Amino acid sequence: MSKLRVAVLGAKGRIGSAAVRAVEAADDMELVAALGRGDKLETLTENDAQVVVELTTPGSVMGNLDFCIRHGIHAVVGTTGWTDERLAQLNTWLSASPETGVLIAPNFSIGAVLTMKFAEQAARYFESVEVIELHHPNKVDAPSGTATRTAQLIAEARRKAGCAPQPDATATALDGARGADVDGVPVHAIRLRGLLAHQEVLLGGEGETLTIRHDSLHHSSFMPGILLGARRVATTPGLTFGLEHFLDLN
Ligand SMILES: NC(=O)c1ccc[n+]([C@@H]2O[C@H](COP(=O)([O-])OP(=O)(O)OC[C@H]3O[C@@H](n4cnc5c(N)ncnc54)[C@H](O)[C@@H]3O)[C@@H](O)[C@H]2O)c1
Ligand SMILES: O=C(O)C1=N[C@H](C(=O)O)CCC1
Repeated sequence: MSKLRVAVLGAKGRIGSAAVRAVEAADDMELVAALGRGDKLETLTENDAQVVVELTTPGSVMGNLDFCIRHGIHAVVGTTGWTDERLAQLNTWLSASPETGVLIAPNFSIGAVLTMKFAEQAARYFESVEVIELHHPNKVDAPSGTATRTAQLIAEARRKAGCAPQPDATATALDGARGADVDGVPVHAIRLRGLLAHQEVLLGGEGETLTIRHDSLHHSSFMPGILLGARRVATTPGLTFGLEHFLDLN
């Protein structure tokens, strides 16, 4: 059987360089391009890339996806910075290339995907819920894409269940002291040397708390999800948001 022709964008970055090694080590894949900032995107078409793994920056990702979708190259995207406007733009591009698939995964690690799922399930049973994400200090965005998605899923679950707003009597606060408000869920971002990617979801009810915590200790935690995404995205046209859609998680 012919191997899947995969290219990595952001190939010299922290996660991109790990993805390059993972694709090279996968028996069913061939690494056909490994591009960094300033490299020509035409290299992708010249090398017949079927799937691009996009691990760059929020400032670069849209231009890269525009090129990929216009050329019918499927994309697995780990880069953060997703807004409703960006997703709408992506859907417009995809509607002009209906056979192309794009997977955006706020987090490729199975534990982080499960954290989001468990938090979504638990959200309606507790009065209070806050998210704390903890990352290495070289991370350029805050809050993390994972924390933003987690908070959105929590908020949606609470809205559907008709939950009341969270109790919070704060009358005066230093700017930032209560974190960022993501759909009514406070999200706190820690940046600390020594960390990689971690998240806690704290839920509180009468006389009890529940803490759901996940730790990515190494970039290897993201690789099985990236490879799974690359294998599945070519047969999943349109936009898929979240790796959970490629996992059997019911
Ligand atoms: N979804 C996940 O599971 C997951 C996991 C880790 C990191 N991330 C995200 O991936 C992104 C990259 O993270 P990182 O820690 O590797 O950052 P990084 O800064 O180490 O790497 C980004 C790389 O992209 C390169 N780059 C920038 N613009 C480019 C372009 N137009 N074409 C090609 N390369 C370009 C940069 O030069 C850099 O080498 C961030 O958005 C981060 O949040 C996602
Ligand atoms: O290291 C990063 O940067 C990470 N980014 C993603 C996010 O913002 O959620 C996933 C975790 C690691």
